[in-house]
Amino acid sequence: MAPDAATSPSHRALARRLDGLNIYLVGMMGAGKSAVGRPLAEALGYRFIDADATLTEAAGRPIAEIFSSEGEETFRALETSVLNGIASWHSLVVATGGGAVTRPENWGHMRQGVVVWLDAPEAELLRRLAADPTRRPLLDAPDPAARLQTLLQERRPLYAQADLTVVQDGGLPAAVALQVLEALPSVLRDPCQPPQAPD
Ligand SMILES: Nc1ncnc2c1ncn2[C@@H]1O[C@H](COP(=O)(O)OP(=O)(O)O)[C@@H](O)[C@H]1O
Ligand SMILES: O=C(O)C1=C[C@@H](OP(=O)(O)O)[C@@H](O)[C@H](O)C1
Ligand SMILES: [Mg+2]
Repeated sequence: MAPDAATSPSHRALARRLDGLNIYLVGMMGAGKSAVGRPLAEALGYRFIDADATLTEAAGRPIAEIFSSEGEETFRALETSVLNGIASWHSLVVATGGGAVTRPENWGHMRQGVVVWLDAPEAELLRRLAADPTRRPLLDAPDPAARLQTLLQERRPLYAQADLTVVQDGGLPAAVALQVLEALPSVLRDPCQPPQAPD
């Protein structure tokens, strides 16, 4: 979509600066990647893609079934192939799955765009996940809270490699999308600066 499709003059200016770069939302399950991605895309005149939904459609079965019948490694391979396909498109906001950051080759794809970590306090993640009907097979454990805590410990250093971290402050998804929009210019090249001459 063209930058002109963005919803306000400031978002149009931001979309022009992004110049079609894809935005990848990363973060733990429950961080709101899927929920925030849509209003974010709408504001920028971008398309929204949920990598998990694309994967489910391509595989013809739900994620929980892929995990239970073929295992996590098969799921991760499918996830990488979806991200590989997505990388050839532009002007997308992509909600990744929470574990996409665990494979280095996924970073190869995501680094072609801007990677945004949606961070949220652990207690908030747990509250949201408890209320959400979408099944997360990795949390099908005797103690889901302990499992989430372990995964967070493993993954925080990976999420921290994002270009931008947005710490949520209790707002609804549309407000979090606005937080992302406000923070994005800080990681884009200043349009007034000439390109750096090579050393
Ligand atoms: N900012 C928010 N405030 C309140 N609830 C939220 C917020 N973001 C997401 N949710 C809810 O939390 C649950 C998980 O959100 P989702 O977008 O699916 O997370 P993710 O894709 O990161 O796993 C959903 O039920 C969603 O409606
Ligand atoms: O954290 C993970 O490894 C996963 C997160 C899920 O997506 P969300 O982060 O959108 O819940 C989904 O990809 C799958 O259940 C595995
Ligand atoms: Mg999601």
